[in-house]
Amino acid sequence: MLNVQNVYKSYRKQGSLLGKSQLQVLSGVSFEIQAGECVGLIGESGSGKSTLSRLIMDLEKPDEGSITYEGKTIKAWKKKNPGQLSVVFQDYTTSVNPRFTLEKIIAEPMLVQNRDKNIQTEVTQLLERVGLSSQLLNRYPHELSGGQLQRVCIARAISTKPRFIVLDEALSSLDVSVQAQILDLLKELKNDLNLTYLFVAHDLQAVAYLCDKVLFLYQGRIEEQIQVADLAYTQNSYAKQLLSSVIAFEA
Ligand SMILES: Nc1ncnc2c1ncn2[C@@H]1O[C@H](COP(=O)(O)OP(=O)(O)OP(=O)(O)O)[C@@H](O)[C@H]1O
Repeated sequence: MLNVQNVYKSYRKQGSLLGKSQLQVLSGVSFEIQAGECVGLIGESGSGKSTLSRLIMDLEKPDEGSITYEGKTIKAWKKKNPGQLSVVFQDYTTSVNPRFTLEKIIAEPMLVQNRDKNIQTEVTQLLERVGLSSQLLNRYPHELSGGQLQRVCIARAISTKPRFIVLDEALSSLDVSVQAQILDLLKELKNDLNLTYLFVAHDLQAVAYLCDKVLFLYQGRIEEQIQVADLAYTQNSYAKQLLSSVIAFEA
């Protein structure tokens, strides 16, 4: 479904004279995600994860290389498949309008798609789908817990009936117990709605729980791509280091 081929991205270094000094963030990144697959993208802070997800969402352009969905450029694919690419961000508080009720937050993408039939019924069903009561429809974001608000963001992300969702550190700001609940919700939605996920995360345990495959991004390069089932056999030192820290923590 998604094909990332030899992608390079750099930014101008802050304070550099005339923009001549570049920070190379991504260097020859290539991978594929098949329809229905869940792929985890893991890497330390500054390794380029958010940059890569912005490129995949078409929020920025690569310097070199190509990103295609089903063989089409992102722009052409989105035009042909409106609403089918969605994103859930880490920062659920700033990704919703604080002056909108939940009903309006969830309805907004559907209104953009000109779906005006029974929107209230659809919003109620979406709220229930993510495990929230329809009694919350008229609440405002500040009247919800972090976990509830991230569920609202997930409801909004699935409201346009997407096929591909980028989960950009979607669990990172939540308490561990709430993270587990949201992981279960994401797993359930993936199976029920036949979704494809790119799950950007710091947490190898969460990736191992949700994903089929893991990409290890290290200093802008994919160091290793491995099936979750084969994680224990990885030869890659960065992957081994992450794995041993999880095992040490569990022991
Ligand atoms: N718009 C930008 N302009 C200049 N530098 C940038 C820009 N966006 C990102 N960078 C730099 O690119 C590098 C990679 O950043 P990125 O946010 O992609 O990393 P990340 O792996 O997502 O990190 P984190 O896990 O902390 O969110 C960092 O050094 C960052 O400072």
